[in-house]
Amino acid sequence: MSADQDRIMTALAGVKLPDGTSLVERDLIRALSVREGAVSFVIEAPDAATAQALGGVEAAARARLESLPGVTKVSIVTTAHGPAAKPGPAAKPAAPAGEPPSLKIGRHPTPQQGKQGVPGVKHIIAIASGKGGVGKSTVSANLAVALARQGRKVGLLDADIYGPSQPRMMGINKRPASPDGQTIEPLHAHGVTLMSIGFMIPDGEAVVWRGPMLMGAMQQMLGQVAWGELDVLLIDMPPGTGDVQLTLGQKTELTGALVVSTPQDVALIDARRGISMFEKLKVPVLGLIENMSTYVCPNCGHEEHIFGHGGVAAEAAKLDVPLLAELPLALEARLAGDSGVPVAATDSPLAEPYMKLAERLVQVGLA
Ligand SMILES: Nc1ncnc2c1ncn2[C@@H]1O[C@H](COP(=O)(O)OP(=O)(O)OP(=O)(O)O)[C@@H](O)[C@H]1O
Repeated sequence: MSADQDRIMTALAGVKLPDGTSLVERDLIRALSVREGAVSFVIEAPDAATAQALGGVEAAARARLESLPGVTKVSIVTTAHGPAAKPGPAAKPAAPAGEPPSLKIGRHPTPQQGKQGVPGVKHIIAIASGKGGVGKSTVSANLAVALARQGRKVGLLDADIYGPSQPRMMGINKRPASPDGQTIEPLHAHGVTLMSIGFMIPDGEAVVWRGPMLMGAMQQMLGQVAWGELDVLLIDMPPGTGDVQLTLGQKTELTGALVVSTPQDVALIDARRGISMFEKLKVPVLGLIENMSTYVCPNCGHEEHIFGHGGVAAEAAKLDVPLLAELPLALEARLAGDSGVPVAATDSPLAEPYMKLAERLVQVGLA
């Protein structure tokens, strides 16, 4: 959302409905556009009766916006997306004040001033990659488990909207409960408090949200989930430098980002883009993690650098950030991920580099 749109939403949040809530609180504003002083948007009411009852609110919203400096024109259309209510006294009134927020993930964002943290959460670390498929989700799951094994209170938010893989990797996939109808209870697996967009959308269904909807979904995943007291919340980001990254970087108090890359040039080029985005968003890059560093043949012990060698270390030196881990390519790691028990939760030697990475983060006070 642009600064102009933020300003309009803040003003609209001050226009009260008869029940004391606002159009913003009730998430009724759609298609907000601000262009050279001309503001237009749709008030989307749940049904025709509510739309009718909002006539006065539309006029109040118009007056409020027209009084803002720089606003030259205001166009508002009020529509109803539900069926028309039956006439007479049975017509549905506006929902009462204090209506619980929607538990359906994916809504328009509410206005927010500056970056916000998550209450009770000491550190929020984004795990990012430029390129897809380099092992960001694998690293997130294993690092979360390794930190939990060291006694830290760890949360893992799977924000990979386009391909949530934590339900499979952490071996749990059910719809989270909401006993109070307001907050969403996260799930728990391998000692980690877990929330994934994958828990909220039917299997195989694509998420086709645009910027503002993604922003709303991220707000909900951070603010509406009962994360509780956490030493660290890891966020498994989608690959690349899209809306989710921008939203989180601009709206969330991130402690920093860990960037995962393979040693391959194409992955590194994309990783550099990701790093540059975090720099622009003033999110510290805490370090790089090289995944699929080397492959050791389980039969003969021969070591092969399938994706090249030394690229991530060189990049880290160039950027003056630490190379925090070099993780081998191993069939066991892939099988563990697919089976829902991350290798860091096992006694395999492959858990060791994750335990070391976790220790390092704890030592420097990041987790
Ligand atoms: N070190 C490794 N050794 C073996 N397989 C690995 C390793 N790291 C990741 N994989 C496998 O590679 C595949 C992609 O990994 P993962 O899903 O973690 O990547 P990603 O960067 O999160 O991908 P996406 O872009 O889809 O979010 C998975 O099947 C995973 O099990």
